[in-house]
Amino acid sequence: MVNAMAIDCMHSIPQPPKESPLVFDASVLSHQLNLPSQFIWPDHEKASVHVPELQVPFIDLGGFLSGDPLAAMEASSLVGEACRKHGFFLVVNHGIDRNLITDAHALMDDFFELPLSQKQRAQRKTGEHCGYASSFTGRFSSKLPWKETLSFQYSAEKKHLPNLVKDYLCSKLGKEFEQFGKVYETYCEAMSNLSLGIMELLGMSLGVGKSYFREFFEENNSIMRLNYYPPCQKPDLALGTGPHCDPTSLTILHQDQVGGLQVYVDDQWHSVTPNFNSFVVNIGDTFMALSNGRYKSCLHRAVVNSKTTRKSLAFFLCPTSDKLVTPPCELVDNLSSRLYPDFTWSMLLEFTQKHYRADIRTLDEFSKWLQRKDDKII
Ligand SMILES: C=C1C[C@]23C[C@@]1(O)CC[C@H]2[C@]1(C)CCC[C@@](C)(C(=O)O)[C@H]1[C@@H]3C(=O)O
Ligand SMILES: O=C(O)CCC(=O)C(=O)O
Ligand SMILES: [Fe+2]
Repeated sequence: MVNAMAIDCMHSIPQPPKESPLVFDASVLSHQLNLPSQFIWPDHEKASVHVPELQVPFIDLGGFLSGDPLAAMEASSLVGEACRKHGFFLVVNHGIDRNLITDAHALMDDFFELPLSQKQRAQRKTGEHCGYASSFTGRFSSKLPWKETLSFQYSAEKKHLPNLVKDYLCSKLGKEFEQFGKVYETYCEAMSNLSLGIMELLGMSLGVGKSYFREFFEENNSIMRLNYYPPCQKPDLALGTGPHCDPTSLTILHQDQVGGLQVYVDDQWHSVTPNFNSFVVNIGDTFMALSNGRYKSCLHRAVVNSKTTRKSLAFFLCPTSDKLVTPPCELVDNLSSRLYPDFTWSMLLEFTQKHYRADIRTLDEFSKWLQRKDDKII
């Protein structure tokens, strides 16, 4: 009886209002002068806008794609040089239809300009890597990225579902997104084919032959991500995408004309100037492991600005989930023994979605995590 009264009294005491959950609604936040503290990055990671430009080669794929062996040799040697140095390069004459790129950008605007509640029909669930995310408010509690993303899977497996992208987007967003889905299905297929061409150049430059990595990734299970960075009134305090190395194998990025991608080379940040005709390509951690550390997966980030929304389209090439990531024997000898353990992409993906937020140390932390798991089993 006494207890019941006590409980009753407690209920009659007015409780302070529960803190409302943080929501990243760009239509509100992009005008706000005071950023919620969760978006403020620590001093040593804060953005600097005035940085030198990255000296990165424009690699002309025209000759290689039309079957000229000399042009292929030339392109592969440039690719090799960039990958030994920092892992970033630009490709031009890549054969991707410019109307497809324009459509992909235009449709991004249509999607991200929808009211938040409509975009949330595709809300990404905890532990999953696909769907819509407005920042990562429910996922992380600090150093939140100033961005919205829409991610989905693309499959080039033999048994693949030819309409995976379209069906996924329509199932989440409704039948009226059929055209939207078709465009991104076509875009992903084009990116997958371009990646396989680049894999030939990587194989040639590493001395394992042009087919080795092409065949390795022929059946890929990749990720497409649309990055939308709204204006931010305090761009020096926030970051669009925090400093990280891509855990994936190869990234093909198309950025709009605004600029914001920065790469950390020779102990400083460098910008990568936008160019409509080129794609930015970079090696990810999985390829660094496949090449036994010969090719670099390099630290990069995206900064934001106070005036203009920025967009980028990132295609992340990934192996099929259970394919063993192990370097070819040509890249393992007495002088350079194995740098990373064998793993599968599904393990590394799980690590980044459930155990570790991808950053500069992902591959090393993942290797240690695998080791600890193995130790437990023994
Ligand atoms: C497998 C992945 C994890 C992230 C997306 C990606 O497909 C490749 C890059 C990763 C990411 C962009 C690296 C920076 C941190 C991150 C959380 C982000 O800001 O988006 C990363 C992605 C993720 O959703 O875990
Ligand atoms: O938007 C950009 O320029 C870079 C984004 C990025 O690094 C990523 O999505 O992994
Ligand atoms: Fe990245």
